[in-house]
Amino acid sequence: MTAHAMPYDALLLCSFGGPNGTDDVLPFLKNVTRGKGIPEDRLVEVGEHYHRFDGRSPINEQNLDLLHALRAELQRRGVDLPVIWGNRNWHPYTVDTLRDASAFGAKRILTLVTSAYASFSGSRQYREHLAAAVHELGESAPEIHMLRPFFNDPGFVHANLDAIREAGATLDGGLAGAHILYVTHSIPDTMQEASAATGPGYREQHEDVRATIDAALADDLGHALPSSLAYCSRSGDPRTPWLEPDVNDHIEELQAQGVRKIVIAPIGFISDHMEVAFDLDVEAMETAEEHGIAAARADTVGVRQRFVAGLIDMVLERAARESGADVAPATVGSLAAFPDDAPAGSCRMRAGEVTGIPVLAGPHD
Ligand SMILES: CC1=C(CCC(=O)O)c2cc3nc(cc4[nH]c(cc5[nH]c(cc1n2)c(C)c5CCC(=O)O)c(CCC(=O)O)c4C)C(CCC(=O)O)=C3C
Ligand SMILES: [Fe+2]
Repeated sequence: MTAHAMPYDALLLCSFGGPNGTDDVLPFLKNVTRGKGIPEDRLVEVGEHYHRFDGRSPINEQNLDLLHALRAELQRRGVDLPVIWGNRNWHPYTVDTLRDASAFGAKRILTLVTSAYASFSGSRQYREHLAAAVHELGESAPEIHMLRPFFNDPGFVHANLDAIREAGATLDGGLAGAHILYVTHSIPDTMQEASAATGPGYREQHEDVRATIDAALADDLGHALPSSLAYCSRSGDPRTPWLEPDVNDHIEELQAQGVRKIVIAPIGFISDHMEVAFDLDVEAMETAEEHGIAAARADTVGVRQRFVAGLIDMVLERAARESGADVAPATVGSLAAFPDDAPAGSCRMRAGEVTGIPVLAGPHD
């Protein structure tokens, strides 16, 4: 017998998008940075990161892999729910995907965005984007719901933990004596403050994941390993404060403290897209080498079975709640699950400033 994920007709995987070749790079970067005040020389620099890879971001293939893995997991469980894909900044654009879904009769769609942590960039901006798509489609637009941020989903955290264990095993002597360097995307301090307006902020969400993984590793080894959280990929005006320390500066500091072995754990990202492929695998690995530190980069969660299964658990759990069942969200760590619907007062870009741009109800920023 086939099961359904009532009341949903489809699951939309909604991501950032990335260029597929040289000619795409500039128009893609223009899409991303429209109205953001990012200096021209930063754009040229980031363009070069893409050109190093023939203008092709790995992100689109990674999203297709995830799309197929989500479909396979639903099929394995006998659940009939189409999975579709749309992006904010490059083809296939969300609005086109939603237009097609609507033409095929989809009335209510659950959206999974590919950012695990809640902030303006990872949550609110997707909600504005989805609201704009719904507005553009007018009468024919399906109703869109959003999944809560999944940073403290057991599948996501355990998949990161497994990846760190595996990376540790490649180091001489294993994890013993290593420092675990968790890394995520930096955001402006104002965005951090706004993320903390109605719940645990972006930094605190990462700190909770770090604490959960640290405790599991301490269990493995019989003693705790030192660890820290650092940030990569800052941009914007250099005078604007962003979350620190930068991963490269931090590696330098660790060397001064006598650290000789690290695992770089990119818990802020779900796949090896450009930030990971360039900012970590090229830059941070070079910094480590220059400072005589042995470094292993843990995999991003990608399509690990535990991660994909956790996402599908979340989808089915949400569908059950929407259908009136009393199902509690599953989490690990000390923070509660974020609410399915955004609490009042959370829709802010900067602390204390409401942008006035329409957003969909959903996980708060
Ligand atoms: C928190 C966060 C995530 C979430 C983590 C996640 O979802 O994984 C994320 C994801 C991504 N960011 C990406 C690319 C870019 N982000 C930029 C700019 C910015 N990101 C920011 C933050 C974040 N970004 C911020 C505060 C800015 C400044 C401008 C603004 O306020 O929005 C720029 C402009 C140039 C530059 O300034 O670097 C680019 C090209 C790609 C695609 C990579 C690929 O192509 O493989 C992905 C997945
Ligand atoms: Fe970004």
